[in-house]
Amino acid sequence: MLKVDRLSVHAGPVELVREVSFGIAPGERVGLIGESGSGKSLTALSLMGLLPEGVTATGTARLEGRDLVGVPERRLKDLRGRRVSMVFQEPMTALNPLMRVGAQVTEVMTLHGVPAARARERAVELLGRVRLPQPAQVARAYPHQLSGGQRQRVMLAIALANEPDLLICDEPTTALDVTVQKQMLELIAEVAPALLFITHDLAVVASVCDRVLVMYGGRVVESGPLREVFARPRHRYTEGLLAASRLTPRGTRLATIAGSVPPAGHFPGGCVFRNRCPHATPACESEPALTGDGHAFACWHPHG
Ligand SMILES: Nc1ncnc2c1ncn2[C@@H]1O[C@H](COP(=O)(O)OP(=O)(O)OP(=O)(O)O)[C@@H](O)[C@H]1O
Repeated sequence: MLKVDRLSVHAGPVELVREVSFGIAPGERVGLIGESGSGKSLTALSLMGLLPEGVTATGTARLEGRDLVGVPERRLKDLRGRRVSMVFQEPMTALNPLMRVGAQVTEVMTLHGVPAARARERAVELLGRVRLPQPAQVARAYPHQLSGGQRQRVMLAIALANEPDLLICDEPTTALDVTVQKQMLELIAEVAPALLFITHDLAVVASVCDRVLVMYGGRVVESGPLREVFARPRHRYTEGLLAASRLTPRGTRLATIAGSVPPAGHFPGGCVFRNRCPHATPACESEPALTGDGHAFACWHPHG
Protein backbone atom coordinates (compact mmCIF):
# COMPACT_ATOMS: atom_id res chain seq x y z
CA MET A 1 0.00 0.00 0.00
CA LEU A 2 2.86 2.42 0.87
CA LYS A 3 5.84 1.73 -1.31
CA VAL A 4 8.95 3.83 -0.82
CA ASP A 5 11.66 3.34 -3.39
CA ARG A 6 15.15 4.85 -3.26
CA LEU A 7 14.06 7.88 -1.33
CA SER A 8 16.94 10.33 -0.84
CA VAL A 9 16.89 13.69 0.91
CA HIS A 10 19.36 16.50 0.20
CA ALA A 11 20.16 19.89 1.66
CA GLY A 12 22.02 21.41 -1.29
CA PRO A 13 24.91 19.06 -2.06
CA VAL A 14 24.65 17.25 1.30
CA GLU A 15 22.87 13.90 1.22
CA LEU A 16 20.98 13.48 4.50
CA VAL A 17 18.94 10.37 3.63
CA ARG A 18 20.30 7.90 1.12
CA GLU A 19 18.22 5.59 -1.07
CA VAL A 20 15.79 4.38 1.54
CA SER A 21 13.34 1.71 0.35
CA PHE A 22 10.55 0.01 2.29
CA GLY A 23 6.89 -0.85 2.15
CA ILE A 24 4.00 -0.85 4.60
CA ALA A 25 0.96 -3.06 4.02
CA PRO A 26 -2.54 -2.14 5.26
CA GLY A 27 -2.78 -2.81 8.97
CA GLU A 28 0.97 -3.22 9.34
CA ARG A 29 2.86 -1.40 12.10
CA VAL A 30 6.42 -0.55 11.20
CA GLY A 31 8.96 0.96 13.60
CA LEU A 32 11.65 3.33 12.34
CA ILE A 33 14.52 3.43 14.79
CA GLY A 34 18.02 4.84 14.83
CA GLU A 35 20.17 7.29 16.70
CA SER A 36 19.59 11.02 16.72
CA GLY A 37 20.41 12.53 13.34
CA SER A 38 20.15 9.23 11.44
CA GLY A 39 17.43 10.59 9.14
CA LYS A 40 14.21 9.22 10.65
CA SER A 41 12.30 12.50 10.78
CA LEU A 42 13.41 13.63 7.34
CA THR A 43 12.23 10.31 5.92
CA ALA A 44 8.81 10.82 7.52
CA LEU A 45 8.58 14.49 6.58
CA SER A 46 9.32 13.57 2.95
CA LEU A 47 6.20 11.40 2.95
CA MET A 48 4.16 14.30 4.31
CA GLY A 49 5.64 16.86 1.89
CA LEU A 50 6.75 18.82 4.93
CA LEU A 51 10.51 19.03 4.44
CA PRO A 52 12.12 22.21 5.72
CA GLU A 53 13.00 25.06 3.36
CA GLY A 54 16.03 24.20 1.21
CA VAL A 55 15.70 20.45 1.77
CA THR A 56 14.49 18.29 -1.13
CA ALA A 57 13.54 14.67 -1.69
CA THR A 58 14.11 12.42 -4.72
CA GLY A 59 13.01 8.87 -5.43
CA THR A 60 9.44 7.65 -5.19
CA ALA A 61 6.90 7.06 -2.48
CA ARG A 62 3.47 5.84 -3.53
CA LEU A 63 0.53 5.45 -1.20
CA GLU A 64 -2.43 3.57 -2.66
CA GLY A 65 -1.02 4.39 -6.10
CA ARG A 66 -0.65 8.13 -5.43
CA ASP A 67 2.76 9.80 -5.55
CA LEU A 68 3.89 11.57 -2.39
CA VAL A 69 7.32 12.78 -3.51
CA GLY A 70 7.91 15.41 -6.16
CA VAL A 71 4.26 16.47 -6.46
CA PRO A 72 3.04 20.08 -6.35
CA GLU A 73 2.07 21.55 -2.98
CA ARG A 74 -1.55 21.89 -4.12
CA ARG A 75 -1.81 18.11 -4.58
CA LEU A 76 0.04 17.44 -1.36
CA LYS A 77 -2.38 19.58 0.62
CA ASP A 78 -5.14 17.30 -0.52
CA LEU A 79 -3.23 14.12 0.39
CA ARG A 80 -1.94 15.40 3.74
CA GLY A 81 -4.37 14.62 6.51
CA ARG A 82 -6.64 12.75 4.13
CA ARG A 83 -4.37 9.94 2.92
CA VAL A 84 -1.43 10.27 5.29
CA SER A 85 -1.28 12.08 8.61
CA MET A 86 1.23 12.56 11.33
CA VAL A 87 1.34 12.91 15.11
CA PHE A 88 4.36 14.82 16.42
CA GLN A 89 6.10 14.72 19.77
CA GLU A 90 4.89 17.99 21.21
CA PRO A 91 1.16 18.62 20.92
CA MET A 92 1.39 22.12 22.44
CA THR A 93 3.24 23.41 19.38
CA ALA A 94 0.90 21.63 16.96
CA LEU A 95 -2.36 22.79 18.58
CA ASN A 96 -3.64 26.34 18.32
CA PRO A 97 -3.73 27.66 21.92
CA LEU A 98 -6.51 30.13 21.11
CA MET A 99 -8.94 27.67 19.59
CA ARG A 100 -11.16 25.13 21.33
CA VAL A 101 -9.99 21.59 20.62
CA GLY A 102 -13.34 20.53 19.12
CA ALA A 103 -13.06 23.35 16.59
CA GLN A 104 -9.53 22.19 15.70
CA VAL A 105 -10.70 18.64 15.05
CA THR A 106 -13.67 20.03 13.08
CA GLU A 107 -11.46 22.28 10.96
CA VAL A 108 -9.34 19.47 9.52
CA MET A 109 -12.54 17.90 8.20
CA THR A 110 -14.15 21.08 6.82
CA LEU A 111 -10.86 21.85 5.03
CA HIS A 112 -11.35 18.58 3.19
CA GLY A 113 -14.94 19.35 2.26
CA VAL A 114 -16.98 17.80 5.11
CA PRO A 115 -20.06 19.98 5.87
CA ALA A 116 -19.60 21.95 9.11
CA ALA A 117 -22.48 20.43 11.07
CA ARG A 118 -21.41 16.87 10.23
CA ALA A 119 -17.76 17.71 11.02
CA ARG A 120 -18.72 19.10 14.46
CA GLU A 121 -20.67 15.96 15.26
CA ARG A 122 -17.87 13.73 14.06
CA ALA A 123 -15.27 15.70 16.05
CA VAL A 124 -17.01 14.65 19.28
CA GLU A 125 -17.19 11.05 18.04
CA LEU A 126 -13.46 11.14 17.30
CA LEU A 127 -12.60 12.54 20.72
CA GLY A 128 -14.53 9.61 22.17
CA ARG A 129 -12.75 7.19 19.86
CA VAL A 130 -9.37 8.25 21.24
CA ARG A 131 -10.89 7.52 24.67
CA LEU A 132 -11.14 11.00 26.04
CA PRO A 133 -13.78 10.84 28.76
CA GLN A 134 -16.75 13.19 28.26
CA PRO A 135 -15.77 14.07 24.70
CA ALA A 136 -18.44 16.77 24.28
CA GLN A 137 -16.94 18.61 27.26
CA VAL A 138 -13.37 18.11 26.01
CA ALA A 139 -14.41 19.55 22.64
CA ARG A 140 -15.21 22.86 24.39
CA ALA A 141 -11.84 23.00 26.21
CA TYR A 142 -8.77 24.98 25.14
CA PRO A 143 -5.48 23.04 24.83
CA HIS A 144 -4.02 24.46 28.06
CA GLN A 145 -6.97 23.06 30.01
CA LEU A 146 -5.97 19.50 29.09
CA SER A 147 -3.12 17.30 30.32
CA GLY A 148 -0.20 16.37 28.06
CA GLY A 149 -1.67 12.91 27.50
CA GLN A 150 -5.10 14.34 26.67
CA ARG A 151 -3.58 16.82 24.22
CA GLN A 152 -1.77 13.98 22.50
CA ARG A 153 -5.10 12.14 22.18
CA VAL A 154 -6.57 15.26 20.58
CA MET A 155 -3.67 15.22 18.09
CA LEU A 156 -4.45 11.59 17.34
CA ALA A 157 -8.14 12.48 16.79
CA ILE A 158 -7.05 15.21 14.37
CA ALA A 159 -4.75 12.78 12.56
CA LEU A 160 -7.56 10.23 12.21
CA ALA A 161 -10.27 12.73 11.30
CA ASN A 162 -10.17 12.18 7.55
CA GLU A 163 -9.59 8.43 7.82
CA PRO A 164 -6.07 8.37 6.37
CA ASP A 165 -4.55 5.22 4.90
CA LEU A 166 -1.31 5.77 6.81
CA LEU A 167 -0.52 7.25 10.21
CA ILE A 168 3.01 8.45 10.95
CA CYS A 169 3.99 9.03 14.57
CA ASP A 170 7.26 10.79 15.44
CA GLU A 171 8.14 10.12 19.09
CA PRO A 172 4.51 10.73 20.11
CA THR A 173 4.88 9.50 23.67
CA THR A 174 8.34 10.74 24.64
CA ALA A 175 6.97 13.64 26.67
CA LEU A 176 4.43 11.51 28.56
CA ASP A 177 4.86 9.67 31.83
CA VAL A 178 5.13 5.89 31.71
CA THR A 179 1.51 4.93 32.50
CA VAL A 180 0.06 7.51 30.11
CA GLN A 181 2.63 6.42 27.51
CA LYS A 182 1.51 2.81 27.72
CA GLN A 183 -2.17 3.73 27.23
CA MET A 184 -1.33 5.98 24.33
CA LEU A 185 0.77 3.29 22.63
CA GLU A 186 -2.04 0.76 22.98
CA LEU A 187 -4.46 3.25 21.49
CA ILE A 188 -2.18 4.06 18.53
CA ALA A 189 -1.63 0.36 17.82
CA GLU A 190 -5.40 -0.17 17.89
CA VAL A 191 -6.57 2.73 15.73
CA ALA A 192 -3.77 3.14 13.15
CA PRO A 193 -4.88 2.01 9.67
CA ALA A 194 -1.19 1.37 8.89
CA LEU A 195 1.60 2.81 10.99
CA LEU A 196 5.11 4.21 10.62
CA PHE A 197 6.32 4.77 14.16
CA ILE A 198 9.53 6.74 14.77
CA THR A 199 11.30 6.38 18.06
CA HIS A 200 14.65 6.00 19.81
CA ASP A 201 13.07 3.59 22.24
CA LEU A 202 13.35 -0.08 21.34
CA ALA A 203 10.97 -1.07 24.13
CA VAL A 204 8.31 1.12 22.54
CA VAL A 205 8.91 -0.48 19.15
CA ALA A 206 8.69 -3.91 20.74
CA SER A 207 5.31 -3.10 22.24
CA VAL A 208 3.73 -1.57 19.12
CA CYS A 209 5.34 -2.77 15.89
CA ASP A 210 5.37 -5.91 13.74
CA ARG A 211 8.38 -4.89 11.67
CA VAL A 212 11.32 -2.62 12.20
CA LEU A 213 13.63 -0.50 10.02
CA VAL A 214 16.95 0.56 11.50
CA MET A 215 18.52 3.78 10.18
CA TYR A 216 22.13 4.73 10.54
CA GLY A 217 23.89 7.64 8.85
CA GLY A 218 20.94 8.33 6.54
CA ARG A 219 20.51 4.73 5.33
CA VAL A 220 18.32 1.83 6.32
CA VAL A 221 20.96 -0.63 7.50
CA GLU A 222 18.63 -3.39 8.62
CA SER A 223 14.96 -4.29 8.36
CA GLY A 224 12.69 -7.22 8.99
CA PRO A 225 10.16 -8.72 11.36
CA LEU A 226 10.68 -7.43 14.88
CA ARG A 227 11.55 -10.76 16.40
CA GLU A 228 14.15 -11.53 13.74
CA VAL A 229 15.90 -8.18 13.95
CA PHE A 230 15.92 -8.10 17.74
CA ALA A 231 16.84 -11.73 18.20
CA ARG A 232 19.51 -11.87 15.52
CA PRO A 233 20.71 -8.37 14.69
CA ARG A 234 22.86 -8.50 11.56
CA HIS A 235 24.26 -5.00 11.64
CA ARG A 236 26.78 -4.01 14.28
CA TYR A 237 24.87 -0.80 14.86
CA THR A 238 21.65 -2.69 15.66
CA GLU A 239 23.55 -4.86 18.13
CA GLY A 240 24.83 -1.70 19.77
CA LEU A 241 21.33 -0.22 19.91
CA LEU A 242 20.01 -3.35 21.57
CA ALA A 243 22.86 -3.49 24.04
CA ALA A 244 22.38 0.18 24.96
CA SER A 245 18.60 -0.03 25.20
CA ARG A 246 16.36 -0.58 28.15
CA LEU A 247 15.82 -4.08 26.81
CA THR A 248 19.10 -5.38 28.13
CA PRO A 249 19.30 -4.26 31.72
CA ARG A 250 15.59 -4.11 32.24
CA GLY A 251 14.07 -6.97 30.35
CA THR A 252 11.27 -7.22 32.86
CA ARG A 253 10.20 -3.69 32.17
CA LEU A 254 9.86 -4.42 28.47
CA ALA A 255 7.89 -7.56 29.20
CA THR A 256 5.61 -5.49 31.43
CA ILE A 257 4.96 -3.05 28.60
CA ALA A 258 4.00 -5.94 26.37
CA GLY A 259 1.80 -7.28 29.16
CA SER A 260 3.60 -10.57 29.47
CA VAL A 261 5.99 -11.11 32.31
CA PRO A 262 7.21 -14.68 32.09
CA PRO A 263 7.67 -16.15 35.54
CA ALA A 264 11.24 -16.98 36.45
CA GLY A 265 12.25 -20.42 35.35
CA HIS A 266 9.27 -20.78 32.98
CA PHE A 267 11.05 -19.57 29.92
CA PRO A 268 12.80 -22.50 28.39
CA GLY A 269 14.41 -20.65 25.48
CA GLY A 270 16.78 -18.73 27.73
CA CYS A 271 17.91 -15.17 27.35
CA VAL A 272 17.93 -13.37 24.04
CA PHE A 273 20.83 -11.27 25.15
CA ARG A 274 23.05 -14.25 25.77
CA ASN A 275 26.52 -13.16 26.79
CA ARG A 276 25.53 -9.48 26.64
CA CYS A 277 23.07 -9.98 29.47
CA PRO A 278 24.13 -8.13 32.62
CA HIS A 279 22.91 -11.11 34.63
CA ALA A 280 25.34 -13.31 32.73
CA THR A 281 24.46 -16.70 34.03
CA PRO A 282 24.96 -19.91 32.09
CA ALA A 283 21.29 -19.66 31.07
CA CYS A 284 22.08 -16.48 29.20
CA GLU A 285 24.22 -18.35 26.74
CA SER A 286 21.38 -20.42 25.36
CA GLU A 287 19.37 -19.63 22.22
CA PRO A 288 17.36 -16.42 21.88
CA ALA A 289 13.67 -16.62 22.60
CA LEU A 290 10.56 -14.54 22.70
CA THR A 291 7.88 -14.30 25.31
CA GLY A 292 4.65 -16.18 24.67
CA ASP A 293 2.84 -13.32 22.98
CA GLY A 294 5.72 -12.84 20.55
CA HIS A 295 6.11 -9.18 21.44
CA ALA A 296 8.92 -8.93 23.89
CA PHE A 297 12.17 -10.49 24.86
CA ALA A 298 12.96 -11.58 28.33
CA CYS A 299 15.41 -13.64 30.29
CA TRP A 300 14.03 -16.74 31.87
CA HIS A 301 15.42 -15.41 35.12
CA PRO A 302 13.93 -12.17 36.44
CA HIS A 303 15.68 -8.91 35.69
CA GLY A 304 15.83 -6.28 38.39
N1 LIG B 1 16.81 21.80 7.48
C1 LIG B 1 17.93 21.08 7.51
N2 LIG B 1 19.04 21.48 6.84
C2 LIG B 1 20.16 20.76 6.86
N3 LIG B 1 20.31 19.62 7.53
C3 LIG B 1 19.27 19.15 8.22
C4 LIG B 1 18.02 19.85 8.24
N4 LIG B 1 17.14 19.15 9.02
C5 LIG B 1 17.83 18.07 9.46
N5 LIG B 1 19.10 18.07 8.98
C6 LIG B 1 20.14 17.05 9.23
O1 LIG B 1 19.71 15.82 8.65
C7 LIG B 1 20.12 14.73 9.46
C8 LIG B 1 18.92 13.86 9.77
O2 LIG B 1 18.01 14.59 10.57
P1 LIG B 1 16.67 13.95 11.14
O3 LIG B 1 15.94 15.05 11.86
O4 LIG B 1 15.93 13.23 10.08
O5 LIG B 1 17.25 12.90 12.19
P2 LIG B 1 16.46 11.98 13.22
O6 LIG B 1 16.95 10.59 13.01
O7 LIG B 1 14.99 12.19 13.09
O8 LIG B 1 16.98 12.54 14.60
P3 LIG B 1 16.17 12.76 15.99
O9 LIG B 1 15.94 11.38 16.50
O10 LIG B 1 17.12 13.54 16.81
O11 LIG B 1 14.91 13.49 15.65
C9 LIG B 1 20.78 15.32 10.69
O12 LIG B 1 22.18 15.27 10.50
C10 LIG B 1 20.31 16.75 10.71
O13 LIG B 1 21.26 17.60 11.29
